Amino acid sequence: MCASFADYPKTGIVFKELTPVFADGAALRQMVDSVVSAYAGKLPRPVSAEAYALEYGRATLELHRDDITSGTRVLILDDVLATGGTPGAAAVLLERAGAVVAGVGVVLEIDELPGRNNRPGREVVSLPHA
Ligand SMILES: O=P(O)(O)OC[C@H]1O[C@H](OP(=O)(O)OP(=O)(O)O)[C@H](O)[C@@H]1O
Ligand SMILES: Nc1ncnc2[nH]cnc12
Repeated sequence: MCASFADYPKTGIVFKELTPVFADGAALRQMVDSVVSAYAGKLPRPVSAEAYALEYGRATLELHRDDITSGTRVLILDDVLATGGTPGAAAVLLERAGAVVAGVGVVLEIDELPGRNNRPGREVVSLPHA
């Protein structure tokens, strides 16, 4: 899906460029797809569910049982990483469905909470820390 430019910026380099994917809604959707619902009871087809603890209570994530093709590599993205309960539950659901969780990416990581350590061995990438 990405564009390739031979010999850019130097001879012998094949430069891979993703901006055409970002400009094409259908192509972007194939790469970035939101399949896990945070709102229990909202998905219409049979689901797999995982309850988890948040800093301020409990919640449940749901995933359509047939949304994941076994072996699909998935990157879990969220806005905030706090206790790690949300990406942990997402990972449980995805792995139960046969996905391979490549890692977790968040915009903001709250350093005084143990989210990063919640699932040892999983790569976590964050932008700013608070
Ligand atoms: O690392 P954790 O302890 O799981 O916390 C992080 C989650 O908490 C917030 O969502 P929340 O469930 O409060 O609801 P929201 O999606 O409506 O923001 C936030 O958007 C993350 O998804
Ligand atoms: N302190 C916090 N701020 C934002 N989102 C959160 N999710 C869980 N704890 C949070």
